[in-house]
Amino acid sequence: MLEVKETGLQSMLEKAISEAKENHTARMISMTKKVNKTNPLLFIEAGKKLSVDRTFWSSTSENFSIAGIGCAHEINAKSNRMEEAEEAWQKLRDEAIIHNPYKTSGTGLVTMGGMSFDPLMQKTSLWKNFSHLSLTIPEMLLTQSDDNCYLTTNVKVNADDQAAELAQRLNKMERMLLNPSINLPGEVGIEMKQEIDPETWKQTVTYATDYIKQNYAKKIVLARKLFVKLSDEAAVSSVLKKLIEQQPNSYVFAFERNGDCFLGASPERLVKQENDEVLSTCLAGTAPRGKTKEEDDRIAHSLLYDEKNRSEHDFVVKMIRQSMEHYCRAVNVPDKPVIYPLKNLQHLYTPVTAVLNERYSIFDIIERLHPTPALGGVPRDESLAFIREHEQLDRGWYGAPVGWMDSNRNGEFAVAIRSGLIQGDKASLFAGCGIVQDSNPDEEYKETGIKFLPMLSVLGGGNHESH
Ligand SMILES: C=C(O[C@@H]1C=C(C(=O)O)C=C[C@H]1O)C(=O)O
Ligand SMILES: [Mg+2]
Repeated sequence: MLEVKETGLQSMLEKAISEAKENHTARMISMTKKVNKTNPLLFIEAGKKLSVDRTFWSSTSENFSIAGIGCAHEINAKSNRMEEAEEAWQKLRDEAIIHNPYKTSGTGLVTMGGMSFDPLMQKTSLWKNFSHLSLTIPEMLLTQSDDNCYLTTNVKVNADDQAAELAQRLNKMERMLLNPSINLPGEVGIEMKQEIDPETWKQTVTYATDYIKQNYAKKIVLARKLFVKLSDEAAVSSVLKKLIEQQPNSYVFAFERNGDCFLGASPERLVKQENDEVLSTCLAGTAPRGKTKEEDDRIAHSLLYDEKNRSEHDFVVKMIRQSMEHYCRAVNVPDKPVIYPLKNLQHLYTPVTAVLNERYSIFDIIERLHPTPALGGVPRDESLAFIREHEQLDRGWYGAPVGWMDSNRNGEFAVAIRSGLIQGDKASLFAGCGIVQDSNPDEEYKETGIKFLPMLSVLGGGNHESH
């Protein structure tokens, strides 16, 4: 990568155009500057006028967010998707001309995106706009980290581009996106909800427990879908605002593809990288929140000592530990979980810290970890085969890694749960649960019901149970 000191957009464009002419190839330029504090959701809303794809990521516990508008470049990969994506990202990074005087994570050349849960599953029309792996480099990127905001402009320059024209277009876009005189649109409501027939779904849970009792697998995660008809088109910016307000300790994300938007608030970190330090999270085992402090404590205490939930959790811990040891040193995993409280439910949680060995990357870790037994099962291949055969669902990007990375070895990916695909005035919400030997179909059905609540409540149906 070529780090440059110049700050003028037009002069950087001129330089890139003349290089593109010399080498007969397009050049990516990336330029970052500090801007006044700006509300990232207004930035997202302002981007709607441009009718381009928007992307959003926020870590609500860290006061950190990245909002992206448009696409300067897209990395798409199919069969060997992580390897292909890493190669494409490295090439792009190596050849880019970058001006970023800041060391802040998530500024500069950043790519954001996700992938499907299972690349071997045939896509249905529901997910037609989402490829098996898609990482984009947004054209305009607003990074907000504590009290600072940074704007990065990314643009791929061709030999026949005109620097002055391009600079004018980008400056105009920047002014429009940073214009604070717009409001977030109002709320929508839920008109109708429809789920996969509960009895059929519970029957699948019984198949899974039978399969486990016969020793073909130890844990299988089964999901279900709730279809929701909204009273109006949902505004992505307003839905994100509510998710941020209502779901602390979560990653709030949104990825638009051709008008469809996959968004959610996931509590589950897959991996975070800061230089060579990596973090992962084991999150599995679920109980509702109590209505009073006493009831809440009592539920938390029984969750911590509940054998069935502990076994769901321990499969995840064991697998993540082994996977991290493959690429990292100093892997540290506490020997017992703690409670991770969320608005609508609480989980068993074990954090994992490690140091990444030199020659590996966040791509290697994602590839090895996904799907963990929090979303797939144990053993991985047997549980995935069961899911493919029996789950009446196209998971699409649900349950898969979504996140971002920058060109300085920083990045974070979450497991896309507590999420839904919004298509105009329709939404498909997804929720799953870990089935182990002593799972009870009615209880698992209820557990998935609570997992719909974070999304239901931001779409205007939060006070009702999901049936
Ligand atoms: C599959 C989901 O969540 C996963 C399953 C859990 C469980 O069964 O206890 C808990 C957290 C996640 O690992 C989901 O929310 O859709
Ligand atoms: Mg569970």
